[in-house]
Formats: sequence, C-alpha cells, structure tokens
Amino acid sequence: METDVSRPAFTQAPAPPPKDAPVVVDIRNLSTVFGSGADAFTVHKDLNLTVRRGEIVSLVGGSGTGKTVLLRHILGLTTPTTGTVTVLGRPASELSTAGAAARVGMLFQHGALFSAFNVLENIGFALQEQGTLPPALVRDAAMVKLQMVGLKPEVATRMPADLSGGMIKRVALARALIMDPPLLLLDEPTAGLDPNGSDEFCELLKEMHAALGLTVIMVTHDLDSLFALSTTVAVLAEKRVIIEGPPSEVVRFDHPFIHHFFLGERGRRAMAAVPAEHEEERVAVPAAKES
Ligand SMILES: Nc1ncnc2c1ncn2[C@@H]1O[C@H](COP(=O)(O)OP(=O)(O)OP(=O)(O)O)[C@@H](O)[C@H]1O
Repeated sequence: METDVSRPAFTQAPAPPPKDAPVVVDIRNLSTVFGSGADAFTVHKDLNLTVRRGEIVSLVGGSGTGKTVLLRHILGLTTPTTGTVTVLGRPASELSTAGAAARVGMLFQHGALFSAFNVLENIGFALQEQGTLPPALVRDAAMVKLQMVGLKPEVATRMPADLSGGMIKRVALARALIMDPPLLLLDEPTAGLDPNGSDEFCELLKEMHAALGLTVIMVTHDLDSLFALSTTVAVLAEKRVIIEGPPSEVVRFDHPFIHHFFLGERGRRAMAAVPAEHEEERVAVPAAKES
C-alpha cells in the first residue's frame, strides 16, 4: 500500500497487542480516600483497570479526577485505601523497595532531572545507586541510552540548565529506561513542547515501544499525542474508569466528559488526522455541542 504523504505518519498509533497478552498491571476494586471524618474526600471508588503487555494506555479525565494519584499507586509510592494494585504479578507496594527502576520506568512531567548532575550522571543515576556495577560500566550503559534516545555523545557532559525542552524529555526518557524496565509510566509526556517537538517525541516513544517491547501507561491532555500513540484509552470519571478500549470505541461512548474532551473543536481537529483506514469511524462520530 502506498503511503499517503498528506497524512503525518505520527498519527498512526501502534497496533494493539492480542487480547490474551499477559497482564502487566491489574487494579481491582480500588478506592482512595484522603482525610477522615467530615474532611474525608473520595478520589477513586471501586476503580478497575487491566493493562496488557504491549499496550499504550492513555489515562484521561478531568482535572482532579485522580490520574496522578493512580500513577503513584501503580508506582507503589502511595497505597490505596482499599483494593489491590498488582504490577508484573506482584503487589505495587513492593516497587517502593530497591530494584523498582528495573521493573517500572517513570517519566515525570517536566523531566525532573537533577540540576547538579550532568546528562550522563542523570541517565545513569538508578544504575549507580544500585551499586552493582563499576562507574565506567554505568557510564557506558548511560551512553548507550543517550544515543538510543537520539542525542549526540557530546551532550553527555552538559548540565540540565543548558538543554532545550525536547532534550530534557529525551534525557528523562533515557534515565527512565536505564534499567530496561518492561513498564513505562509517562506523566504528560508532551507538556511544554511545541507541536514539532511534540511530534518528534511521540515518534521516539513509538520507536522505543516497538524496539523494547514496552508496555506504556501515560496521563495526557494532548489529543494529538493520544491519537498518535494509544492502543487503548481509559477514561476516569465518576471516581472510576468508566470505559477502557481502543480510541475509536471510546470516542463513541456517551458521556459528558467524552463529548467535551474528544468532540469539542480541538478533539475534532485531532480526529481529522486519524489515518484514512479509519475513515468510517471518523464520520460515524456524532457531532457534539461545544462546552
Ligand atoms: N496527598 C494528598 N492528600 C490529599 N489530597 C490529595 C493528595 N494527593 C492528591 N490529592 C487530591 O486528589 C485529587 C486528585 O489529584 P490528582 O493530582 O491525581 O488529579 P489529576 O487527575 O492528576 O488532575 P490534573 O489533571 O489537574 O493534574 C485532587 O483533588 C488532589 O487535590
């Protein structure tokens, strides 16, 4: 089939994995309550989510619906009030102990690089902390990751303050992947990037996903990157995941948040970039009121 050059390649999300692919993250009957008594505030109630190997799951929801809190539960940084979070077959709470970076990589919204360390030291940090390899091997491993994310070797000795926003994201990605974790969590991966930088970073994430066989869970408000990357969209509303499925299925789900998020003006713009083979899905989406 000839490539349609009028459509940017970045809009073509990876194919979803088989439905019986192994489960990587399993969240069952989770609730999160902050505070107590009269001040108790429920963020999640009876929330379920299953993520299979090879999926790229976009977690979307209105502000304050608990997307970041959910990522923190998956990372084992916080414990839900009730329910279970199982990551790679073990309770997420075990991830907060040593060795977590070998199982889950995390890319924070603004990179969160250590400002006093140079690029190579930032990338190699988790490996260095582990203390099992001599410094020269840690540097070699970090250099491999630096080049894997498309940065030149001369960037290795630069300090974070001297990097562009796109470079910071790449260094942060290299750092998240230093221990070759099978699961990668991304918090707003394209936040702060201009449209070109954002497209390039999505392409890089797709390459890493394919080359390393990653499973990815990302929180995003950016519809372009959502359609470019997601095999699955999970929508948080009413304190739980109200629907989890392929983007083409989720956009048809009748819920005020979905109308607002996907079918407002910016949603229609992003949908217009969905590849031609999904044309019938695009025209089938009902027109929605702007809110
Ligand atoms: N440690 C905490 N103690 C008390 N409340 C908290 C704590 N962490 C988060 N919250 C509250 O939980 C709710 C969900 O927060 P969270 O940051 O997960 O939302 P979000 O969906 O990521 O929002 P946004 O899209 O605006 O970033 C918010 O009301 C927040 O104030």
